[in-house]
Amino acid sequence: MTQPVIETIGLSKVYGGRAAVDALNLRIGEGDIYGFLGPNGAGKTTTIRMLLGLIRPSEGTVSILGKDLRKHKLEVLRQVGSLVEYPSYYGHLSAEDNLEAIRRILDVPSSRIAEVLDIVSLTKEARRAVRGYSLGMKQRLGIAAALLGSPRLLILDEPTNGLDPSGIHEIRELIKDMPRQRGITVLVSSHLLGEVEQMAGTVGIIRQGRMVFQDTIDNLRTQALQGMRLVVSDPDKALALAETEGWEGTLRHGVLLFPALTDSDTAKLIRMLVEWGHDIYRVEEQRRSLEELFMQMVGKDVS
Ligand SMILES: Nc1ncnc2c1ncn2[C@@H]1O[C@H](COP(=O)(O)OP(=O)(O)OP(=O)(O)O)[C@@H](O)[C@H]1O
Repeated sequence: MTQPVIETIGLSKVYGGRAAVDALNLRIGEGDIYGFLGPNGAGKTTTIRMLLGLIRPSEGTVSILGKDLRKHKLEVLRQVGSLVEYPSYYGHLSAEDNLEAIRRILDVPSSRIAEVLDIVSLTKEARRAVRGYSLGMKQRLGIAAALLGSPRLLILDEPTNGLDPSGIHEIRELIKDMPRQRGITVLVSSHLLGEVEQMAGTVGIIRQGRMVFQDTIDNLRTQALQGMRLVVSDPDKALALAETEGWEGTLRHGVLLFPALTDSDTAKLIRMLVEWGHDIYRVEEQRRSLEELFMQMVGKDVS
């Protein structure tokens, strides 16, 4: 893996003797969209606040773009755009004027305002007072503000919270374009796997402040694989044959069940059955839904 854009080692935050974040080793690669997941209270916002230097870790280190955050705070944070909880605006001012106020602080060229409004598709609404904006438009304006300083890393804390499905879709499409079109790495937190599943390349799942899974979304999908179901012409004989060849299977309601097999093992098993004269009617993967797997990882029952 190339140098990570974010790397934390043993990152912890203790409040009143209780660890809100507990020895977190977060690793986010360049150009990735990292879905940071966990139920309410798992410690996502606390982690993000530490990544942005808003609160001090009780223990551990944060390195962003190869630099220690504590030692190079200003230099590092100049390259990071963020949206944490609901952004606050001057409601009576337009989007343009709100962005102008931030632009002056960041000291970036005026032309940046039109650019970021275009990225978040708010050009047409740019002169309207922000108090008349929908929640989705406000969130997009928040992302525009986060982009003003041309960051290399964007950190978004639950940007789709409270949005309707079309608002969620808009934000998702916006985020998806960030690495591809603008070379920006994104960390996006959510308490719903379904919201980040379609855009994240990597997911980090936390539960009670601890990382319980951190890997690619493809590897998460592999974990959801439970086994293989085979419907064949003579299941009893087919199972007996498979067992003599060392496969461990079971028979339930006339369907053969095998544990999760690799592609080559699946091919071998089927070839053997066919060679022995069995007709194969169906080969199906048995999977838990990703949501089920996620709920299990974060310790919630699926009802
Ligand atoms: N300033 C604080 N003082 C004391 N406890 C805190 C403080 N901030 C957070 N906590 C506690 O730390 C834990 C993690 O909270 P955090 O807000 O980071 O979770 P989260 O995953 O972001 O959840 P949510 O989605 O609800 O924002 C919670 O138990 C919370 O009550």
